[in-house]
Amino acid sequence: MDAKPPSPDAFLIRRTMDEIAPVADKATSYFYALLFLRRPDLRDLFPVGMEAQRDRLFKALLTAADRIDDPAALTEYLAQLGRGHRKYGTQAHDYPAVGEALIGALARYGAAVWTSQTEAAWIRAYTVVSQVMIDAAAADEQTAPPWWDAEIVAHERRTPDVAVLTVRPGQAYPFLAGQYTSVQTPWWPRVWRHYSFASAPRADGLLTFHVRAVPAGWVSNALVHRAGAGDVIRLGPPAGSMTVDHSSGDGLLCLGGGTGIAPIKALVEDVAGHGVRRSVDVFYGARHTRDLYDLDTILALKARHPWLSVRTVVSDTPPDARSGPLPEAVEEFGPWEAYDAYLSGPPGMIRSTVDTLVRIGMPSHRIRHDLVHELVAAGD
Ligand SMILES: NC(=O)C1=CN([C@@H]2O[C@H](COP(=O)(O)OP(=O)(O)OC[C@H]3O[C@@H](n4cnc5c(N)ncnc54)[C@H](O)[C@@H]3O)[C@@H](O)[C@H]2O)C=CC1
Repeated sequence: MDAKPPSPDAFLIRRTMDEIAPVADKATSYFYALLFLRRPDLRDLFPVGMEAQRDRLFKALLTAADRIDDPAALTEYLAQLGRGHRKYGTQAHDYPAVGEALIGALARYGAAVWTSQTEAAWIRAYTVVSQVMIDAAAADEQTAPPWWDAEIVAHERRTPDVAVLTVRPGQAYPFLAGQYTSVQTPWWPRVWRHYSFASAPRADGLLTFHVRAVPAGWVSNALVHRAGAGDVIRLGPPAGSMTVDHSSGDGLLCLGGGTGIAPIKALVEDVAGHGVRRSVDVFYGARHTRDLYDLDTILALKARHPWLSVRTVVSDTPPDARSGPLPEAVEEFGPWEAYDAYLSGPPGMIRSTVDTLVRIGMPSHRIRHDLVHELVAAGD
């Protein structure tokens, strides 16, 4: 895919994105100003503080633009986005106003490269984007609610800033191990953050999440320090494709950094539940030994399953370190032929591990992880 030259529309779209990248903040503010000027009623769908939302829109656009020449990946991404927008109350008739505001903002901040061809390319792209989202939302409406309310039934503090929450959705909540969802708390209306499921689907329908309270993280601090049994949180639909292909017998190389261990634990449970003996090698990374808050659970799984190996990697690096020993450890224990890699953790860890795995010969289609830009919001 990357080797092919971009289509003319993709070329024009990427050129616009490159042009507005340095002024992305201004362009997105202007986009919302135009949108709310035309449709003041839409303001109520967004949180009071718009900072995180602004960033998300731009990143979602980048992702879509980046995939414009890969219709299958684009459709999957947009369909998920369309389903996910149901929880905000977005209606099909809202999309044209969004498109007009988008084109208005791009034309203004990308003026240096804006031509009638560029505008036509963006109109074509947005027509596809909005139609896929509208169709996916309409199809989803037939089978699923726009959101699920879920009562917290257990709240366990594992470290001063990490909590494990167990919740009971009011209605059945179908999902796959390795996926994540969005969470809204009663204390921050319309502010949604992503968290991975920390268990495979259970017979009792309960779901678990691992949450670290991060500085200035509204939702994460509320979930760790304020929430308790009996509180009701709201969940969006499940999303993400870091799931196990059960038709394959290949091994799983799983890296969980910090609270990134949550979906890894779910994946191990999923493999165990399918009863097929596949090698699963877990590398559990943390900055300090005390941060290995889920080690007992992982070791209990290892005690039950001989095909599971677990290695801990404690880095003792400061929070802003640009690399860490986790990718190095994975390299040391390789090669990883006939393995698929599952990476979960901070964006920097994912990037450096992808680089390492590709360098040591793992084909990139064997490497799975969530979208790095969604993890940034997840950290909040
Ligand atoms: N599905 C997913 O991918 C999930 C991702 N997360 C994300 O994981 C993060 C967890 O945060 P914390 O618990 O505070 O973890 P953390 O920041 O303490 O780091 C955990 C591990 O990652 C390593 N690491 C960090 N930056 C690295 C880099 N640039 N290169 C190599 N290794 C690096 C550290 O050395 C440590 O071993 C959050 O950003 C959260 O959003 C959490 C749950 C699921």
